[in-house]
Amino acid sequence: MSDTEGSKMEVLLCWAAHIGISDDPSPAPSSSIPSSSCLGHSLVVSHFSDAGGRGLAASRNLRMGELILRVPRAALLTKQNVLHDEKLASCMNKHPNLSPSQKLTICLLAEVAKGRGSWWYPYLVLLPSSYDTLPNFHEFEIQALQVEDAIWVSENAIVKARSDWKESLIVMQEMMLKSQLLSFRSWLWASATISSRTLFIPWDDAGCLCPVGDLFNYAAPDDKPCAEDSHVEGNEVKELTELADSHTQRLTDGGYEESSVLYCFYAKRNYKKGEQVLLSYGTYSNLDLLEHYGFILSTNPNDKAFLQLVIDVNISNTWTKDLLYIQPDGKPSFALLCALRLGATPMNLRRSLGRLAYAGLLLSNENEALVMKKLTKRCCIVLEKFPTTIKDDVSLLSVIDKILNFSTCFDSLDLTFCRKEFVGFLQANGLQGESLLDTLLSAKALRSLERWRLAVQWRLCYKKILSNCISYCRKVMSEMS
Ligand SMILES: C[S@@+](CC[C@H](N)C(=O)[O-])C[C@H]1O[C@@H](n2cnc3c(N)ncnc32)[C@H](O)[C@@H]1O
Repeated sequence: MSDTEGSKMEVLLCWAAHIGISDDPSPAPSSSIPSSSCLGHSLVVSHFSDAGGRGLAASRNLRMGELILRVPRAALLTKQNVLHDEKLASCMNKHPNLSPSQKLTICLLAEVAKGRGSWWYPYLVLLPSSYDTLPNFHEFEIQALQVEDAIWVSENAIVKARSDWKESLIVMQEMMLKSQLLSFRSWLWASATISSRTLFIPWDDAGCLCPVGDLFNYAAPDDKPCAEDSHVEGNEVKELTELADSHTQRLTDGGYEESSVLYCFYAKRNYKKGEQVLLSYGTYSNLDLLEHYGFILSTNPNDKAFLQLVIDVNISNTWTKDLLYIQPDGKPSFALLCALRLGATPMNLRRSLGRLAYAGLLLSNENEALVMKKLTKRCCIVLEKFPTTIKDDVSLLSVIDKILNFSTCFDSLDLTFCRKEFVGFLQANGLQGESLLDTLLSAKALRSLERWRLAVQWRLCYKKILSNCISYCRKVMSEMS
């Protein structure tokens, strides 16, 4: 964190303490004089270069189920709280047809427009200045995703952002926001803030922005929280189990609690002092994470690879498309396996074998072999059609990392395997030739490089799933022979 960001953070934490945000697990404040920071009892702001950058670390050993942060309802930046401003409310109320997230995006821009006059000013100045969510991707970065479905999702995200902005302009003009805040660029920033930082609240589908609570970085939800945590010993296991039971196995690690009018956050597992405390925002594939949050997880148990397969529509229509995918370990999803098994069954036997197939059972060794061969063939064809291989993508990521970390002289980079794509990057960023890389890249080009990196990282995960699927199918076939 730079010195300026550090001092802004001190101001935010002090402001937060004064308005009742606290990481003190005891219910009553320990003193009537508000502390100079809302953190320090359970959490501390820290930096995690490999998992989200700025985030929250445990300031002591934390136990699963412990209350670690509470934020009063009044501190939340919600549409309702912003529209206490009657002038803003009267403009907004004239346009009831806008979606909840359009309304919250407008509210955020209206607060930003107030500058120091905004009650949330200490919070607003610490919001990221740019985002890498899909609507912020440019054409070159979108094409770098290589997978048709992902390119389609990205293009749609941009079209949607633009139409949301156009529909919202009239309200923002009536609110007389500065012209800079009326631009599509500002809209993209504000809507990415909403998409990547809001938390669920029961009274508004758009959710809320939660000062300090939105500093938690993400971990994919895990079915088995921490019964087997290695640093738990002896009686602690029993105590922790009781504690977990008392919190009735929360499905989320944070939520708004009407009884106390507080947004409360709980430790999802045990944390050692200094460890990053993470929050499960939800169950997301890497494409979802990229679209809404601007990052991906290299190991994501909820990732999915969708593959275009020819399956009789009468069979595939039994399931919605989003159920027909390959899991990160290469196994087809339950629905995809059922559909493929039935698809490989002669028409006259489908009715009689249907029950077995829908129960997820193997129909016959011959049938299973047909399914595995079909899947393997399709994965091989798709992998071969990509302009780059898994190995190329791994090397490209390492080249991009070297450039991002300025840890190498560009002349020494071996670009033979990705020259065409590299030239595409230079052209997309108005750079004339590779020699230009010898000078420092502009901030704009560096941001494009970050997004290109994300696209390559995403397609690599996709290809690895297909490659795992080939290995899975071969294993099944060899076990049957
Ligand atoms: C709610 S904010 C979390 C705090 C954020 N790091 C900050 O500096 O304000 C969510 C954003 O943090 C980043 N992030 C969260 N979890 C991450 C993770 N596991 N890996 C990489 N980036 C992550 C993403 O940019 C995401 O959009």
